[in-house]
Amino acid sequence: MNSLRRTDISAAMPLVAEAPAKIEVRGVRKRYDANGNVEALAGVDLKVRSGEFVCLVGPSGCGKSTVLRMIAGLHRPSEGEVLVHASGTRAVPTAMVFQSYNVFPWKTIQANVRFGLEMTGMSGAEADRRATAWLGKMGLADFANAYPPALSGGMLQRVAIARAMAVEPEILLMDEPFAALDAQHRRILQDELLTLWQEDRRSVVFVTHSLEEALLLGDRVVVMSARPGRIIAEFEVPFARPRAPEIRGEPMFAKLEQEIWNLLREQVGKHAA
Ligand SMILES: Nc1ncnc2c1ncn2[C@@H]1O[C@H](COP(=O)(O)OP(=O)(O)OP(=O)(O)O)[C@@H](O)[C@H]1O
Repeated sequence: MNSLRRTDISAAMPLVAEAPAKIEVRGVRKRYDANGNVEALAGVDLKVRSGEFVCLVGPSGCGKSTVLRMIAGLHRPSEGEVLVHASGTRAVPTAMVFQSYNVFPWKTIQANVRFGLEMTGMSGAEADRRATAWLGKMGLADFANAYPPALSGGMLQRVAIARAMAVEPEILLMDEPFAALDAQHRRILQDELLTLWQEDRRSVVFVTHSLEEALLLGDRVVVMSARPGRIIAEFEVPFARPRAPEIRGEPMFAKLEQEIWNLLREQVGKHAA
């Protein structure tokens, strides 16, 4: 098996030039003026290809969520531009899954998933059909009529994923979606996402603090510096698709995790100092 291919950011672009870009982040800087002039991003360039799963890692506060929110159109760059090349064939170009499950506690599980679909203008019958199908895929069919307080954290995050996937967005944006889960549920959901994603391979940008998660799921791992965030390296993950969760146990997996951690540790140390 190949060893990990690392590129300095100056040489990173050839890696992503082969397929059409779905997302282009160009020279993006972000300053939050409301919070004492925080310089969050100091110039970020990133391309995400169609059908590519990109994981974004970096120290706490380096601006990972900021990048994701700008791709989602929730924040605007202070400088530079973010382009999302939507085909126009889907009602929703991007859907986002957050760390906190963001479900409506007063709606049933079925109604939570249906809600996003109805927002796209879909008929009630079609929205119900789609919601039922996705709840089935996520192993939640028996909980369709339950309310969120009756579900565990792992189940609620499945609901959030079902809601995002059901609208069939071109791009899925995931912001530490499994961070609030215990280790066992986290692992189960990682494996489920791997399987689900490999069925239709939509473009994904996935923010995580877990290098294991990034290597299991990602085609590329993009490493950011301490705040103000920049991209300092990109790693191509060499494991073939479809991947099985068992790759976690391969010696190469541990080697790659260590290699990325060696780079990241310096950045995390800057904050800890
Ligand atoms: N809406 C906001 N207003 C003011 N400052 C903000 C806002 N959002 C983020 N920041 C600041 O911008 C910086 C980057 O935040 P961001 O949440 O993007 O980082 P992150 O890498 O996702 O962090 P973490 O890994 O801890 O979730 C932080 O210093 C944060 O306090």
